[in-house]
Amino acid sequence: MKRMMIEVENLTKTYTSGQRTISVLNNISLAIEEGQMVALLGPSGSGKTTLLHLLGLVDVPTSGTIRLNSHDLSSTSRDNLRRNLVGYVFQHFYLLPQFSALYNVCVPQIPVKSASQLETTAKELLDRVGLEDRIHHLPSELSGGEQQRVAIARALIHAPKILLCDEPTGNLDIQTRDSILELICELKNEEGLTIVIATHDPEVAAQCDVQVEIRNGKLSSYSPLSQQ
Ligand SMILES: Nc1ncnc2c1ncn2[C@@H]1O[C@H](COP(=O)(O)OP(=O)(O)OP(=O)(O)O)[C@@H](O)[C@H]1O
Repeated sequence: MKRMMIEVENLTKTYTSGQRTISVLNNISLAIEEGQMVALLGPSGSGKTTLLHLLGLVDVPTSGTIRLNSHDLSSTSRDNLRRNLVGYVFQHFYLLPQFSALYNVCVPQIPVKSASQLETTAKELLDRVGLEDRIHHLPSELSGGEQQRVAIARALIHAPKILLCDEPTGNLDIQTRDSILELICELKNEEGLTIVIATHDPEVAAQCDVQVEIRNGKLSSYSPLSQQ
């Protein structure tokens, strides 16, 4: 039996803005096996990024529990788990504009490892994502698809077990989308990563093992084929 990599129980997230309270996630439960690739769908504003932030330990839930790789977050250091277990690909790449692709990939681990140790791993990762001849380019000298590849390499610098991708193909043309999707599928098949992808794209969802949708704060299963 496969082990569970992500377990979420009765998760609730409420934002307070001035006098207003916005209930975004309402009692969500979800279990994702190790090595599974899950599409997270839902209309704009439904809470996909919010849920990814909670799974990535970037934000804390209002109530409910999250277990990653069988670690109960209440008893383990969140920072430690985030640093070791989770890689995050942000919606708008968030590369540092003044630094090369190579340095951008190293950045998250600079406080932890020496530059020479990181450079070797970062070069291997840039090679892995097909950018071996772009390592000294600045983000402004890269195409959108290449910037996304750098962002994926950066998310892998600490060899995470879980990869969370927020709209990884949202700003890309169809061909570039397909190549990024192929890369993400390779990471699942060859490295055994557990992957959650927030997406609006039924084609991306169709490549995933499981599809779930957030609607009105609740999670339900979803069939991408019925939407085409
Ligand atoms: N820090 C915050 N404070 C108050 N409200 C917030 C905050 N962050 C998100 N929200 C609200 O929570 C809801 C869910 O936002 P979220 O970004 O998770 O949606 P999403 O499904 O990822 O949207 P999109 O597909 O457009 O990226 C939105 O109504 C948003 O306005």
